[in-house]
Amino acid sequence: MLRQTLRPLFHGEVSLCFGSTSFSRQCIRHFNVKPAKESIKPFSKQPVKVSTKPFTKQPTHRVRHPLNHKNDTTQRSKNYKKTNTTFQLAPGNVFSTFRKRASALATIPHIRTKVEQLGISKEMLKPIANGFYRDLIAGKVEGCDKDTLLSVNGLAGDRRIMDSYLYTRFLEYAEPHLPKEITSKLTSLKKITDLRFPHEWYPEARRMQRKIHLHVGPTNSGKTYSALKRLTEAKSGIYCGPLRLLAHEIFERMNNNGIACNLVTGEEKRIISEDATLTSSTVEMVELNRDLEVAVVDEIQMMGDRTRGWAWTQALLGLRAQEIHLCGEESVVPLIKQICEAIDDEVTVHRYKRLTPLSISEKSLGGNYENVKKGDCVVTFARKDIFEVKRAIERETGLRCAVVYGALPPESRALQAKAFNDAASNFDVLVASDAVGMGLNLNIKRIVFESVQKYDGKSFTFIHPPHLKQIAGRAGRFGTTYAQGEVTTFEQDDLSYVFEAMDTPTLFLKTAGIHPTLDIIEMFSAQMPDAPFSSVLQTFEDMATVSGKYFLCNYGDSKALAQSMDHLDMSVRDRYQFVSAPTPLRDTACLQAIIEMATLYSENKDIDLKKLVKLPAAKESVTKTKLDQLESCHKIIMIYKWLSMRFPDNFGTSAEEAGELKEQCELLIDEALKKVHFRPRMKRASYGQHKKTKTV
Ligand SMILES: Nc1ncnc2c1ncn2[C@@H]1O[C@H](COP(=O)(O)OP(=O)(O)OP(=O)(O)O)[C@@H](O)[C@H]1O
Repeated sequence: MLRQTLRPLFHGEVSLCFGSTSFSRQCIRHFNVKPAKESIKPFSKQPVKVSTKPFTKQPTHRVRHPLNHKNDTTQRSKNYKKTNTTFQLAPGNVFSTFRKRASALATIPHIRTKVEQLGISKEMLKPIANGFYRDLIAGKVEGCDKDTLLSVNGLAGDRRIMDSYLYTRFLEYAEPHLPKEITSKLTSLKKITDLRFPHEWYPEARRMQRKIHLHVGPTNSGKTYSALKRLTEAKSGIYCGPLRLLAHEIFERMNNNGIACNLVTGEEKRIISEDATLTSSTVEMVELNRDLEVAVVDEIQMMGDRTRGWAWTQALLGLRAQEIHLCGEESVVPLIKQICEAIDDEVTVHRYKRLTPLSISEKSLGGNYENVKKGDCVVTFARKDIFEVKRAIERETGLRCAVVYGALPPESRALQAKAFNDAASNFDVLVASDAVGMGLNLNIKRIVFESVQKYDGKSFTFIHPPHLKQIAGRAGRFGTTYAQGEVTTFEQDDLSYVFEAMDTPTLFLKTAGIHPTLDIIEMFSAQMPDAPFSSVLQTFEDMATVSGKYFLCNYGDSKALAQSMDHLDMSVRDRYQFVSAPTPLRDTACLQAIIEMATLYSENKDIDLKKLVKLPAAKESVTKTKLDQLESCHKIIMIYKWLSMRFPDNFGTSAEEAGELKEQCELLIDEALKKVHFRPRMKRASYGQHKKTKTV
């Protein structure tokens, strides 16, 4: 039963393939968990006034998207058995909603706009849309019969996905009814958006007979170690990692071992020597125009990532290396084999076993922070909870906590990790978000899941088993203080989920992400000269055809960013760079900063980092708001550095000055983390009180 309820959450892969009937069955997988009542957690042992009323729905998480201004209010549930229901329409409703959307097709504003941008006028649209609806009801439109619609993943949950699917089917239907100039335009757009053969984008790599070594195994099994060992022996080579932090680590490790290694990340280039044998880079910056002896691509399973997957696929298909060592999870083996078979590259799979034992404890912390011990890493998935948990642990146990979370700059994360690892420091416990799962070597004895749910931007969903395994695997890392690791949960209720997830068989990745190249986007855009760039990206997504092994990475944030820059005067090439900059759109300060940078650039003015970033002065007591500001400042500095690598003429602040400001900001963040004065958001009752209230 439990396995059955969890099954929908276990699929990691996403496919977005519109525009071709044969691929119409593959769409975005879209899973939600229904909002449920909030649980009250034991942050305090002191008496807290508890209402005797039954629980009422209370928003715990309100996210305001800076661009679409949609509020999303969702709650977290502690009881996954009750709430692990996917948000889907009943089959009958899917079909009737779909029919309703089809009947109103000619009046849906965003569809009308898109159609007009292709040259189909309102007058032309109406009769064709009417015919489309009539034939759809009669079951004559390909891909729109009831059985097909019900089998398309994602159509049951999201109206935008339905519209997108409908729009693509409509264009196919409309073609014979359109004037010749529009059909020939559609034909050329379709040609450009035909992404079915991404391996053909790299002819130089195809001319080589490459050997692919696939190193797979659980975390802490030594797979990266083996691949890197081979890299150190190579006369020329590259390391491609998922994080700036990892690229830096390999860069330093190689140079410390006397092997000249350059560093290339999106934000910086450190050329130790033009003759350096090795390069350490982030995977998006992979070098594809040089012949190499060895390439190492880390965390290859990220080729299934919805937004960044394309970078791993590009590295796999495009690297001109005699030997490519891919490190990752067992889940990628069949897909890599299929892709490599198609391009005639030889694959050897090397399997690894965990180097140290890892056990799941039968006992949780019983909802009591007093049971936290030195060497524990308490994992909570919401950043807002991190400081609450830290405070509760410090108060209940007297132990000191370091913190690691995604919004912290990698440099600050590394400093916190260092403090936690250092036996001489007075940090005993680590409180972390899932950012702890990758890139840090930590002396963790036990992983404690404070929660097993994560907010995904829409609702709270249960952590996917592979993700949970990766985090759990951080305990008892080989070569650290603790020779064996342990995993448990804060609440007893969550423990069974951990057992289930750790026991989940490998879920194989079915598709790898791809992205069109900038040249393809430029060509496509030239066909739609009057359309704003955000619409160009949307139409591209709507029309793209990919083959069964691939999916089109999602342009979500880029489209939103493009929309806020549509009014600026810039070439497509420049625009594409601006919308590709790593900008966290939820951070309003970052969003404002990049729009300001783009505006100044479009006016051909100089862009001065010191005018964009004003670091707050260090103070005795630091509020969480101040910490947020510092984190935003750091992100803006990184966006600036990223753009200045691409537009050195307009981004006048030198790399050294930007680097100094970045370091100052990191120091302030480090200080702030020590002093942060945190006021709890709301009173929480103890676990016992929570249970008592439930029975009233
Ligand atoms: N043969 C070895 N000799 C010495 N140290 C090793 C050996 N194999 C692995 N290690 C060390 O063990 C730790 C884990 O190895 P590694 O990072 O290669 O594991 P992994 O399987 O890639 O894990 P993850 O996916 O978690 O990064 C590293 O600190 C690594 O240096």
